Amino acid sequence: MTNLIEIKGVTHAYATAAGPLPVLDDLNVSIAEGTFCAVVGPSGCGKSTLTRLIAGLMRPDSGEVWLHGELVKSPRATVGMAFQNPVLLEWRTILQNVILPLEIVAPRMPRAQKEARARDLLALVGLEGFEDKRPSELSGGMRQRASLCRAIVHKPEILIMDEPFGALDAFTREDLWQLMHKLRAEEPFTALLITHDLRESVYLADQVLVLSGRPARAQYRLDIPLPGPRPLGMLYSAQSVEWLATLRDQIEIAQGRAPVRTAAQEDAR
Ligand SMILES: Nc1ncnc2c1ncn2[C@@H]1O[C@H](COP(=O)(O)OP(=O)(O)OP(=O)(O)O)[C@@H](O)[C@H]1O
Repeated sequence: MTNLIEIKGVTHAYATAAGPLPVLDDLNVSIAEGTFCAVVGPSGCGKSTLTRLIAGLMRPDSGEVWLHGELVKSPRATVGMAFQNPVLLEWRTILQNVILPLEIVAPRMPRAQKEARARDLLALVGLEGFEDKRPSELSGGMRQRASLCRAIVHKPEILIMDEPFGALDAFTREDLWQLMHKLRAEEPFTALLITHDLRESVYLADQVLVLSGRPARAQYRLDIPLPGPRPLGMLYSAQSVEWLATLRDQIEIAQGRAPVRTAAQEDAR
């Protein structure tokens, strides 16, 4: 498998009134084409900064980001993005919102073809019949479904999601997790998911990257070698519990603390 994303020695600091704030430190990450990679780490360690660098919205102070063998130097229209806040445009219908990336990436595509593609995706995520509604007429979960359609309508080379399910209630979130597997089965894509939810990372990802505390480095990588759509019940298997404990320990280590299991053993003594 070829590597779709290559992050090579990326170091970045923000200029702040108090001086430079180092955020990423010699970060090296490779993500193979077709992989669903989840990125977890302590709050404020630089996860969103990483997404901005991959999308070409920022250039790193040093190091390089490569996408499909091309050095990323400017914003790339071929990246699909979804955020915690779906940011749908209220003056457009749901269908018009989903079509938006096609208007930018494929302006010559006939209107009917754009609409057919958007309608197919909306049907796939259970939003058939809502094409002509305005965003404010939909629930938060429905808006996020529409936002995911918009993020993949132009078949992006990578789908970047920054805590897309963070604002949803637990059950809606689990529905959308299952939807992600369905979308992936129908429309294979490479994905980078930023999340604070370790269960979400284990349920969705093929590999989970743990970033260290700021300035972030790649601290740990967990591979989850399970094929295809996964039943929600997999989260209760002994293997998943072990994966979750491993990730939780890594988050503690990233914050300079003892792994939770070590701390629990000490408490029991
Ligand atoms: N434009 C900016 N200018 C200055 N500092 C910034 C800027 N953007 C982010 N930061 C700071 O850089 C650090 C990393 O921010 P970033 O949003 O990448 O972290 P994160 O891991 O995504 O955070 P969280 O987990 O809380 O969402 C934070 O301390 C943040 O305050």
